[in-house]
Amino acid sequence: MSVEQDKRLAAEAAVAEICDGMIVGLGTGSTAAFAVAALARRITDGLKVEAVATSKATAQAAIAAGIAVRDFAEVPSLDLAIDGADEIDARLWAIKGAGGAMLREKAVAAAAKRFVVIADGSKSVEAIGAAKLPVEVLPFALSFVVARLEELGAAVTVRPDYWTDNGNLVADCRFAALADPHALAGAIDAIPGALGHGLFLDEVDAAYISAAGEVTRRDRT
Ligand SMILES: O=C(CO)[C@H](O)[C@H](O)COP(=O)(O)O
Repeated sequence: MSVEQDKRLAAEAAVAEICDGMIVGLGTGSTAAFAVAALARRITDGLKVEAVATSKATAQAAIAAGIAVRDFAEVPSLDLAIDGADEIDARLWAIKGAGGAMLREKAVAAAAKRFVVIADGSKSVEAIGAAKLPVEVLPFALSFVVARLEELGAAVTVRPDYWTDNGNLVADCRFAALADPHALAGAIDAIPGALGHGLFLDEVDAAYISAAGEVTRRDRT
């Protein structure tokens, strides 16, 4: 069983939660792409839903697959959102944003009554923190924000030649250890010009993780 097959199985398990009439948030990345494909198949079979996309790439893929995509600016709440992650642990704390969509992803996750992460087994970790933590940065404030992130203990790399769908930069942060992720999230949230980050600590309601072809569901307790 390949990693790609595990991504597909996790995505299909989450897409099975979708019911007629729902508005569904669609994540970004290679695992989320399997959810888009699985949802498109269910729509072909008669499911009636609308979607909101967390990136231009996902919107394009969803529309091409025949999914009705609404502008999130006009949608105050969603029934369910499904997205990938770079790391997820047993507490359902996750790091997201390797694909650079974490700001939109967090807004869509927050708007959803239920937020479900889908991942292959390689993303499942004992404790989050080994993955780089991406921070979306207002270009105007780049030097200031990078200096503040360094004060918080990060080794920072600004993604070269990369802009988010919102026209901003991404600072990838490596921390020696994430001793207190909630405190770190609060400290980054408090930096003017740091517009969003990939720490998802309270958002995830459940995760479907597929390893060697076996899908496990983790629920927030
Ligand atoms: O947060 C994300 C994009 O901003 C992705 O969901 C995350 O990077 C996982 O991507 P993939 O499924 O391709 O490994």
